[in-house]
Amino acid sequence: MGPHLLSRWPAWVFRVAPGWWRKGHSCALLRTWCVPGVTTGQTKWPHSSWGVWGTSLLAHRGCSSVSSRPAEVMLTQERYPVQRLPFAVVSDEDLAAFERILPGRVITSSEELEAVNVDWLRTVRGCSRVLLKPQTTEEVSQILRYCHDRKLAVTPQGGNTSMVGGSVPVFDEIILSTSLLNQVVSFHGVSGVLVCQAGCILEDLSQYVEDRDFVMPLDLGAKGSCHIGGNVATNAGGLRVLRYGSLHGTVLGLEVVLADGSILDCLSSLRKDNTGYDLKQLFIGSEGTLGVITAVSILCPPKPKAVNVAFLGCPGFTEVLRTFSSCKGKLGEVLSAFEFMDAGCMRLVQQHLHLSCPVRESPFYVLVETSGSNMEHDEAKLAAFLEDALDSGLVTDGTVATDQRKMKTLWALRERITEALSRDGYVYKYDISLPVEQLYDLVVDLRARLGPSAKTVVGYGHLGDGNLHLNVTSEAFSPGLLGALEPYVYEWTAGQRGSVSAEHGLGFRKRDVLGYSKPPSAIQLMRGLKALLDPKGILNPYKMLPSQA
Ligand SMILES: O=C(O)CC[C@@H](O)C(=O)O
Ligand SMILES: [Zn+2]
Repeated sequence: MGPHLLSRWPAWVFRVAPGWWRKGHSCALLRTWCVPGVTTGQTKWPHSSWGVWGTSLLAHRGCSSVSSRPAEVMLTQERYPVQRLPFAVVSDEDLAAFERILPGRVITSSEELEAVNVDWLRTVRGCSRVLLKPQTTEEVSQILRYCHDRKLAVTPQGGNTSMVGGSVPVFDEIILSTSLLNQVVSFHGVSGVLVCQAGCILEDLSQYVEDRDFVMPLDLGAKGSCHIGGNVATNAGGLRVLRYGSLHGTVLGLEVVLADGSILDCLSSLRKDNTGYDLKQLFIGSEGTLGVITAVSILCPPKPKAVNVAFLGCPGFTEVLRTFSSCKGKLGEVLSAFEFMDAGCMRLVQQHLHLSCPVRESPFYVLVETSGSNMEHDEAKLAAFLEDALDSGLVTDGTVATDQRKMKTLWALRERITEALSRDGYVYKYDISLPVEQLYDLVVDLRARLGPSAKTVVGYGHLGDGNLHLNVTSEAFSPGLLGALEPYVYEWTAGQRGSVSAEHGLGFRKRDVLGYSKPPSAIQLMRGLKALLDPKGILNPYKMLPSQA
């Protein structure tokens, strides 16, 4: 963007011009940014200081080994109609056997168990009495072989950042943590192939490959806590799908321990391999129900040399869509993210996180990121796009950053919406894929349907991927509000041939809605695969597949 453009636009339009910070003209401009309360910290889920809500003190039916404390999250078996399947119960002999396999890494203390029995959203709670922390694939194999023989149920757990209660036990399943499987195995500086154990934290991997001039092909708000194995097991989407595609494309190989303890070594680093069925694909998105992922081989793209982030205000959703079309046309290959949020989201991050809105108040906001290899070239493209967007009224206000810290500040407005929602009350979350033209209709429709019974109804998400995050809050969990939301939201989505889970998976809380997006024949085939790979059903039971009547 040249000075001619800056002088053409009113002062409030672009408070920050690309390159200005780099060129050292930042002082006065910076002051418009560094208002009190703006934070640049990364979101790390789970956040220990988040509140506790929707709770009541209940007896621990059949869960006497976990201590009861005030304001506990309601036990899953109390809140939901779910029956324990006939698995064995962990005995003292079992604990002794685990101790022989994992000396000093068999955890039974109630304090540690409390944290791993509850999901980070604090909506589901199991009552496992043991947490196992293997360090090697061989140890995972020995544990599963033992559990398989004894018919003991196992819940694999990574960073425990699931949005759908997928990573905590429903009853007393053994928790198998990947937290000590945290080593990088290899990285190839030419191909960009990273091989690592499943428990590596995404943010640590990002740092590791960035130090070598590459980036991870995925990025999500939970990066500070989530494990790569959990990302792959849930086929996590996030902020870079638009640019690098899903994990089905970027994961090159997996090592998986099957339910009976056998090790499946598909840890290939090849880009092309058409020898037989591509078995690794089965485990990507299988939510720990078919095997435990112990290592991942993933293709990392080169680190972009030039990154710009624009945060723009749009007067309506039609303009958001037209801005997206214009972006694709004008930014082409450098467009790396197109995220949107509504005014309700902005209010939430302002109110609960004290973040500042960097542009004039608008009904919608979009975050556009470009990632390329030539700053001058990218800035010219971005300037042409922005000029056109302003001239045609698609965008009414905006700000652009190229400096790392300022870009993070802009990204925080979008990435920290989840955190702000969690501070607003009990959250009803829907993660939906829809034709992009219809993406916001459901939000409008629900606001009218729910009226004052909901505290907040907001829509945001990965517009570039056709992925809406519809979130509703109330002061406390309300069965009445839930009844107004479900199955309405799912029926509405199915009516558009959308998906009831775009990127968060089904876990425990959404497993019974699979039928809204998949036909009975597909669900039957899924059950067949589960029976083939895990005939005793010990791996992450009560998750993903619908309960059988
Ligand atoms: O909290 C949500 O609903 C979405 C979380 C995450 O997928 C995001 O894109 O921020
Ligand atoms: Zn998302």
